[in-house]
Amino acid sequence: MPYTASPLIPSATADHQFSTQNLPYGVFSTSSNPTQRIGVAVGDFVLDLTSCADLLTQSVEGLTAEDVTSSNLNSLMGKESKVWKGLRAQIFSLVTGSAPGLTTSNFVSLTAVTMHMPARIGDYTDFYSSREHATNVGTMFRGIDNALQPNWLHLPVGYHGRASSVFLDGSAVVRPQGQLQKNKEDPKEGSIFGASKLLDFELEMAFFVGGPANPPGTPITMAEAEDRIFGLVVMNDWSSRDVQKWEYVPLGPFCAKNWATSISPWIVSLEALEPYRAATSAREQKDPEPLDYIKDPNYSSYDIALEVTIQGENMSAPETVSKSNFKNLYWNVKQQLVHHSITGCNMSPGDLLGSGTISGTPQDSFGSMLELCWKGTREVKLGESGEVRKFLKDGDTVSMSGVCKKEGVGCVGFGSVTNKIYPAGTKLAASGANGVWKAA
Ligand SMILES: O=C(O)/C=C/C(=O)CC(=O)CC(=O)O
Ligand SMILES: [Ca+2]
Ligand SMILES: [Mg+2]
Repeated sequence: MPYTASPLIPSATADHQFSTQNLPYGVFSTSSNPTQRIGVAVGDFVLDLTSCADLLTQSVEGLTAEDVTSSNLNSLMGKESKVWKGLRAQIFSLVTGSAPGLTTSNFVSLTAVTMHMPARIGDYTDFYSSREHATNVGTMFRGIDNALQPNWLHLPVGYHGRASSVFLDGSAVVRPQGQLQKNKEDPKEGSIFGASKLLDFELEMAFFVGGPANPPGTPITMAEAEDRIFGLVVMNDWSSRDVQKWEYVPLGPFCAKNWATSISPWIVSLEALEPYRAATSAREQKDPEPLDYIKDPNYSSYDIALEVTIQGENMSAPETVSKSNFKNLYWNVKQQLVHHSITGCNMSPGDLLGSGTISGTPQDSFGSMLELCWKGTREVKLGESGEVRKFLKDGDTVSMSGVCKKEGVGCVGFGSVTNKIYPAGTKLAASGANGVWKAA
């Protein structure tokens, strides 16, 4: 099918990250109207769903005014997937002009919007689904012989994270302090208190759970999984490696990862990503075959190019430190969701499930500084800036972006998640309204 342009929004060309193939949801406000409301990005503009709520609810079965006029996406996320699909189809028709009713007054310029947290996140879980990342971290923490634990190829390993410290693109991030092992070589010497020195990013994506919650005791099946995934964002799972090293045995990450996780503001649906469905880098899961409940008969992922940049305070431009791809995950989003609920865990609309760090095989596709600097044994060059890093410095701005591009298909971009690191002890303003904290 040829690309369908928008007569109303000529900037929404096939190669714009917000082409008419994308239609991602976000929550925004403007200085002239500070009400937080739901929008859909189209080219250089945002379609204000509140401004056309009647048009939408009249034509989409099951859609209520609350779903499109709330200050977050939870109500819409909680609807059956056929309602989100109906809404996407109707927005596509309106934006591309095959259905009448919209004028340019329904849109605001992207440059005029302030983005807000897209949803109230009830629970946040983070997986560990890149075989390359798990092997690299395992080798560094436990040695090459114990790199991949015996369970890893049988289930998507994960841990329960902390929803209250999921922040948005643009938020300040303060270097954490905590307990650190006193002697690097000998844990028996105990700990000291201090600012984390081994501050790291983790290149991840995450998905928002959608659909009515399954009751406790009723797992989500593989056949149902795509109807319970509302859409994806790019995510940075900020990590303190020295805190992690001392605390993680035997229960896994705790304080090392409870202080900041940041996400990009636009949620991209699986329907937008469908033309980008691709084999995973692993191609198949044969050795071992997953148990039946977690076997995906359509085992695949999405071809999403991911990039991480760092800009130090004295640098004039950001420099790329990693290029990876969402295809690099061994366990896909369906398998993560199905496994999370197999015990009967009730998954609620607005829950956020992180993919785990997305590393590929080549060194320049590693998704964390821990791997890029191989626990401090090599320096990572920041382009031609003359600067090098092992772990992150105060004042560094870390940015992650994701984009899908293919000839003949509209581009699907995620925008980016960009955050600056402030020194330990920096006071942030009293309210991090909408997930964006600023230095006081
Ligand atoms: O103990 C380990 O092997 C490492 C655990 C993590 O770093 C947890 C994590 O955030 C996983 C990930 O992002 O892939
Ligand atoms: Ca992580
Ligand atoms: Mg985190």
